[in-house]
Amino acid sequence: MPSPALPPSTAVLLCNLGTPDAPTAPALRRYLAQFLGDPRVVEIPRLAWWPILHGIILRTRPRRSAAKYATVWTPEGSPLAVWTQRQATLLRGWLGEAGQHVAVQYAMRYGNPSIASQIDALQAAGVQRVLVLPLYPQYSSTTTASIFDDVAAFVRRARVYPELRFINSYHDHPAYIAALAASVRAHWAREGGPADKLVMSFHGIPERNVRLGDPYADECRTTARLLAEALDLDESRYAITFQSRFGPAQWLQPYTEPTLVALAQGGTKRVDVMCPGFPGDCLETLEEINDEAREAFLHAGGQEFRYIPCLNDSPAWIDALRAIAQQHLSGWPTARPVLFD
Ligand SMILES: C=CC1=C(C)c2cc3[nH]c(cc4nc(cc5[nH]c(cc1n2)c(C)c5CCC(=O)O)C(CCC(=O)O)=C4C)c(C)c3C=C
Ligand SMILES: [Fe+2]
Ligand SMILES: [Fe+2]
Repeated sequence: MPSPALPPSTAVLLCNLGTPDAPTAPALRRYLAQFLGDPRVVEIPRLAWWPILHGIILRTRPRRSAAKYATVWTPEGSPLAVWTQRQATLLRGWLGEAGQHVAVQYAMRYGNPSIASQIDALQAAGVQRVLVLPLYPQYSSTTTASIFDDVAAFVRRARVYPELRFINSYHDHPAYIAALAASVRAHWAREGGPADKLVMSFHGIPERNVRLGDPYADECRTTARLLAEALDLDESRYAITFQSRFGPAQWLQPYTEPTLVALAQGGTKRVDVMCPGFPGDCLETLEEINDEAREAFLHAGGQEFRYIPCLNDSPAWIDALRAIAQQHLSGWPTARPVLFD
């Protein structure tokens, strides 16, 4: 029999991007300095980038970004933090029900709680193995690899580090696709059927990263195609777009907002819009898509902009996280109860 007195020896660590501690300019400055100072995110030589980042961007962007965050902030905090916490809490319950004595925690690549502080805390609680599960279904060096860097930095500093496993990508995992399909179908049921077009908007990355071999764009397109197949949508009924361009360089195209404007101008009246690459709603979905892009579409002559919320705490998504985690836990001497059964 599993003994509740024994602490779990294995943990799943959900890792997300992170978010500022408050919707204020000083908090945004700290967050953006860490985020945009990461060489995985901005691949410009430090000597050239530092004066631009510290001399220009961090003097102007924090105030503007803080105002945007203020529009989506909740009494519990930033939506990204709220959904990440909730996903960790629910996954803890589901893995428990599956009879696995596995701890679940979450950590943020930028801001708090940091990856190092959470691995430290897990080790202090007796955890010896950690499965790192990035909350990015599609692999990119800008996000997934940066989490790996941070875990590796912890290992470099540690005298004793836990056994580690790392999930790179689950962009085509059937349970993830099923969770997305269920959320679209539920939306259609609420709205009385599909709109003229389903727009799937993914976060962009610089076009150059893709040229240099980042598989992110292909993985986004595969997710979209599998989702369209699951929903029985032919190619004329959906569009794949990329949002959140940062800086003057070319990013992945087509861009989300110009596509929505072109659709409206071309006579498309009603769109369903979703962000399948974001497991939880955040600034980029709530403000950039459901606020700014909505306004642009309606202003250009569109009639209905129907936003489909991210997976958030939907049961199908928590079950997908459980399935993905369990696959990667298998064959590991995961939990003491397994040994004592
Ligand atoms: C798939 C997920 C993401 C990828 C890939 C990604 C790449 C990427 N992002 C920036 C710059 C910014 N992103 C910002 C916010 C933000 N980005 C993601 C996800 C991905 N980013 C999320 C979930 C969020 C929202 C965070 C939240 O707190 O809700 C921001 C900060 C906001 C702002 O000031 O506008 C920046 C800046 C780059 C440069 C990049 C790849 C090179
Ligand atoms: Fe981003
Ligand atoms: Fe944005």
